[in-house]
Amino acid sequence: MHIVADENIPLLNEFFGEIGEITRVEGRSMSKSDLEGADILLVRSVTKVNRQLLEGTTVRFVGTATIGTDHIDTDYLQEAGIAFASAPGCNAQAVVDYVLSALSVVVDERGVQFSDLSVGIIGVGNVGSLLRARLESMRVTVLAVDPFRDPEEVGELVSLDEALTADVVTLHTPLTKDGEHPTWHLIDAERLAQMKTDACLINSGRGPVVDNQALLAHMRANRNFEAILDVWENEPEVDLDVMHRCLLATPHIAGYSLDGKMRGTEYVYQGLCEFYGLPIRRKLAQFLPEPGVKRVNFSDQVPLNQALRTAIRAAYEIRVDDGVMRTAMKRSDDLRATFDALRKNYPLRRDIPTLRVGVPAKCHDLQDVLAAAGFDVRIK
Ligand SMILES: NC(=O)c1ccc[n+]([C@@H]2O[C@H](COP(=O)([O-])OP(=O)(O)OC[C@H]3O[C@@H](n4cnc5c(N)ncnc54)[C@H](O)[C@@H]3O)[C@@H](O)[C@H]2O)c1
Ligand SMILES: O=C(O)[C@H](O)[C@H](O)COP(=O)(O)O
Repeated sequence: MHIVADENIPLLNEFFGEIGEITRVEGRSMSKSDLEGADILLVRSVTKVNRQLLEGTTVRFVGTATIGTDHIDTDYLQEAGIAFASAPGCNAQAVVDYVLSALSVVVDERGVQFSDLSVGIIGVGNVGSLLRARLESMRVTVLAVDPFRDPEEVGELVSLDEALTADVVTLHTPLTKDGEHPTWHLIDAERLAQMKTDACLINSGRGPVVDNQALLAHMRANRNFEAILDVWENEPEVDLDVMHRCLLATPHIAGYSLDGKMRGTEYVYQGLCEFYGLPIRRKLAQFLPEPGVKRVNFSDQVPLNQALRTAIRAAYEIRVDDGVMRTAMKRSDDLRATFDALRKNYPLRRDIPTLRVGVPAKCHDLQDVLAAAGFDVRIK
């Protein structure tokens, strides 16, 4: 079989080498001519997979190593009889780590504790529900919204109006343009005006869920309003005015832990094996390396909030990604290329549960809160 794959999918050889011959191509510029003789197409979020790309090709299976599927025309795939697999939940832990690191900066900056914050979670799927569980066990007040979910399954839900009154509002919906509750520009000028004037908006879902020009106008009019953006309208063309005004800005890397990226490959491999009736011979655990940072130890002198911030940032320090992006974009004479290069060359990062945290036996509260945040707590 002939497999055409985005060059930025990790472990291509390890997972698919036995199944077929692999041709690696640049994802954003992929075109029909790259698919000559291909049976299988493996993509990331930057390739638009639709009739224009696939009509007249021999592709029979499409896999995307991502959670989001807004770049895939699934109606066309169905019409054309092409099988499809995505990677639901593959990097949900990484996105949760991103939001926790972002919140650690917000609590520092405001001089408050995590438990002083209320957080509105918009979209309670794989990411939103894991985030909710983490935050609630960290004693943060959560106001969750999801018109498609049953509170019996995902816990108490409130209206969007109510969630927008939270100190922090974080977006975890897919990007949708039709249906009963489309998310394109869900957060527009009107919704921004409903939020507290000193609220913080975090978007690590998809860029166009927030009307970026409305956000810019809102930030100009309300100096205390904060935004933390990982995803942008018109990516990879970032509006620098929006970026400069953000409290934190990152280049669509919220889900880019090594664990999350590799898991995306594994899930697509499993989908492909199922479609072709092949045995599943490869497992992610065979390829994940030992974490670079293995353990952080706390004494019984450390205040709980400080331990939480320190542990979160030992696992993932969002301020480094923010600094690298601002510096690179400021110096850039080609914003699109710079944005993509930041993503392609993203440094190694591991999920929070890979980090062991040593806590004295008598510090029960600290043990509970760190375990709730997802750390591998060890009594020392
Ligand atoms: N920045 C990143 O690196 C990154 C990484 C992973 C995922 N994402 C994005 O995050 C999105 C969410 O991921 P997920 O794994 O939780 O997806 P998911 O499909 O498991 O959950 C999405 C939830 O949003 C809900 N929803 C849909 N429309 C809504 C609306 N109008 N209002 C409120 N809720 C609504 C759905 O019912 C669902 O429960 C993905 O679709 C993807 O676009 C971004
Ligand atoms: O949807 C997802 O899984 C994420 O947005 C993913 O991390 C995007 O990464 P990309 O496919 O653009 O490399």
